[in-house]
Amino acid sequence: MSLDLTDVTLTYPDGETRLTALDHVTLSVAKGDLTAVVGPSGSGKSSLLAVAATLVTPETGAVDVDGVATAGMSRGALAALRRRAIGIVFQQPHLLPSLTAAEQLQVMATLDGRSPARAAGRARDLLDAVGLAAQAGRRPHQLSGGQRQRVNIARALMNDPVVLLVDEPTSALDQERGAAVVDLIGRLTRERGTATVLVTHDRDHLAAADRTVEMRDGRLRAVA
Ligand SMILES: Nc1ncnc2c1ncn2[C@@H]1O[C@H](COP(=O)(O)OP(=O)(O)OP(=O)(O)O)[C@@H](O)[C@H]1O
Repeated sequence: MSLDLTDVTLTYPDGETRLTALDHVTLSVAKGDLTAVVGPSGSGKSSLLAVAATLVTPETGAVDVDGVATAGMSRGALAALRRRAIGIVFQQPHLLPSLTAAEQLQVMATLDGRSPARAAGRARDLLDAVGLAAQAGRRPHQLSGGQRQRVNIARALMNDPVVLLVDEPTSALDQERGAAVVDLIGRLTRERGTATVLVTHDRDHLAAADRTVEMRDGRLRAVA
């Protein structure tokens, strides 16, 4: 599939012993599918995303992205794979204060060596897809929290990733805006064919997901 974690284990040092953050976790996500990950604080959800993003290397197990086995890859090769194949939406948008919404997106593609004209076209298309065509020229302080999160999502799609990883996108939003953001992620997942993993505390937003899994003490289980 587009994202495959197989029997992944990750531990952190914890005094004299080690704390198991991911305990033999297996998860596969297909193109166009939205998998929601729920679970209590400290259960390992962020660790799961960090491993899926290839930002952290697990001690055992395999992480395959877009059919590419990441084990043993150099840091440079991993960074190139991340740029090409993985979009990450962090909890806080981290937009650059001096750039307009369109420029926040264009910077991504320009960093990747694409032509500015193509980048501008793609940024317009994506801002339109997240309902912000009319706000393309606004800077972050001229946008609402929900709009900033939409820019964040559009930016993560700029390089047309195969895998989209989303960490608690609704934590800074009220219920209604949070639900709209999760619905948007569901729609973009289907329209753009990404394999999407969405970490959320909020079980009210799970209707947009194709499947929900739960983390407990580093173990993953399906939710009926
Ligand atoms: N860098 C680290 N060093 C040591 N322990 C860590 C580190 N990062 C996370 N942990 C521990 O690993 C476990 C899993 O943490 P993780 O952040 O993945 O949980 P989480 O489910 O995302 O939590 P939350 O919902 O609160 O963000 C926790 O017990 C946490 O304290």
